[in-house]
Amino acid sequence: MALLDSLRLLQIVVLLLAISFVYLVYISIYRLFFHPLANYPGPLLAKLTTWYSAYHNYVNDVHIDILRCHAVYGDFVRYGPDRLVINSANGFHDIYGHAKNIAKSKAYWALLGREEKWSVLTAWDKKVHGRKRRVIAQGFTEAAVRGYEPVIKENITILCKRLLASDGRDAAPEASSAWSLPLDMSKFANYLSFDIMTDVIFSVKRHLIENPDYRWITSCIESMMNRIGVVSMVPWTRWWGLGLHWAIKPDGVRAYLRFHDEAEYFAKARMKQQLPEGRKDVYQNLLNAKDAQTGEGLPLPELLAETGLLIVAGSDTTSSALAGIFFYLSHNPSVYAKLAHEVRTTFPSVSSITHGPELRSCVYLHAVVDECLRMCPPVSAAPWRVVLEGGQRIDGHDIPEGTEVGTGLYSLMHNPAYFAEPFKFNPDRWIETEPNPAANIEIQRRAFVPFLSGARMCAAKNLAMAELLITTAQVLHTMDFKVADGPEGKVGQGTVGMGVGRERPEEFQLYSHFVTVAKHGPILQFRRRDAD
Ligand code: HEM
Repeated sequence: MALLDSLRLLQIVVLLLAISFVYLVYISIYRLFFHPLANYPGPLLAKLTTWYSAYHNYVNDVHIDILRCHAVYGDFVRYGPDRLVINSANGFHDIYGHAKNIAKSKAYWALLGREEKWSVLTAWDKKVHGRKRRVIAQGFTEAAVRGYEPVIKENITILCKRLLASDGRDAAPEASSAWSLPLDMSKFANYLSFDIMTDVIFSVKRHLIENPDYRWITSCIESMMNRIGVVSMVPWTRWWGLGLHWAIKPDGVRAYLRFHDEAEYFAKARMKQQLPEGRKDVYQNLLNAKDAQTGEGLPLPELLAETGLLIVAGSDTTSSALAGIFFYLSHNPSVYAKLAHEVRTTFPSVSSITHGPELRSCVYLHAVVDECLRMCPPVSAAPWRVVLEGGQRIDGHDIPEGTEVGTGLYSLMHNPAYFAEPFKFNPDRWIETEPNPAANIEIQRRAFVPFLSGARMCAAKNLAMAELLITTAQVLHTMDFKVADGPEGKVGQGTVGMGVGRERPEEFQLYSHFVTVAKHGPILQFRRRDAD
């Protein structure tokens, strides 16, 4: 009897294996030869399975792989069975521009929190998005950002003191002329962005710059986002209620749960808090928002969805751009000298560095920041969209409904069709001169899209730019910096043997999944400016 049962079990297993095999053969033949995207070139594995791009998110090199694929296959690359990446400025604007027959793809489902509510970033329904965006945008207008300036500058001052520390921990005495101990600027850029974010958005101080106790949150976010990057490429693992996605990257799942407890703490603490007279933050707009139908405040699950988004979007992005600024300035002495001269002659003191005509007049500062955003975009892979019923024409191609489409931002901003010598750090490319006429800059601007464009572009561009411009100016006004001596000075740059696309010593290395992170370097030393 037992033998009969085992035989029957064996037959069932063999039958199931045979069915799976036939299905795999069928689906592979269909995807390779009969699929509507069958004629688009791309890596064989990408044509067959979504796990191809999931893998590149897992190893954090999806931005490099997209660039490599365009070099091999051209501007239109099949990057998944139903996915196309498109590397042209026209293609970009056809995908992300206003009034296109295109919506956010299911990749964003990976970002849904425990409460499974849409945030302004994940909402695919255009009306829901519009409602959320109108609320959140109030916290990021130019006037609102000007109001946050004292808080931003206070945090930068704390950073400057910490950077000058000569014993690796405490601030150096005022008149010290010694170079500080070497510090990893990927980490300190991350702490600064996080401290500014909690202060400006939630009116909460976390003091990551000074106090190591809470720094775990940065690695927690990184682990969570790495997992989200993988899950976003295989969104079907969330379907059928089986929860297959929970099996992907268990450390990322633990980080996700811990992060959500923390986000809930932030939201609840802020809800209880009364701001002092005259103080404003981003979150108050969410707390004051009323539901269009019920006239009531936003329910807690919706607030939590926005809270989680703002913590990640507000810290992880600016920090990689800042680390990039420190890398490129410390590795390009002539740019450093020219920028230091501009900042130090424009502003008589650190306190005079504010948003206004002087900051706007710093043409070279703007060029340096733009060039860093081009070289190391904080969102460097492709923000995925899906073509809706009826299809969409993209850069001359009729793309059928249901196709996921995107442009790799790192790839577009390194496309030699728009940027001469794309891997060269050259802020002058943004400044009009006889050999670099306005028409040339116009061509570059169409392909310069670190904040995206259209209805879903970054809601907080004003805040992010203020952080980048003021931090760069304030640090350069206060101190000098240089790369650390010896092998530490090479941390952050590319090296032969580091992996495909990571060989250029002059390029700052990025690690990308859903957002981009700067993991290591540059390692720098600082000293007060008045020291000789
Ligand atoms: C240099 C820094 C930053 C860059 C380059 C950047 C870039 C981007 C990009 C490319 C998107 C579109 C993402 C997508 O569709 O998948 C985006 C969306 C968004 N960003 Fe930023 N971001 C930066 C800083 C910030 C900061 C500091 C915040 C504020 C907390 C923020 C808040 C948001 C929000 C709320 C959205 C969603 C907008 C929507 O879908 O309507 N970002 N950002």
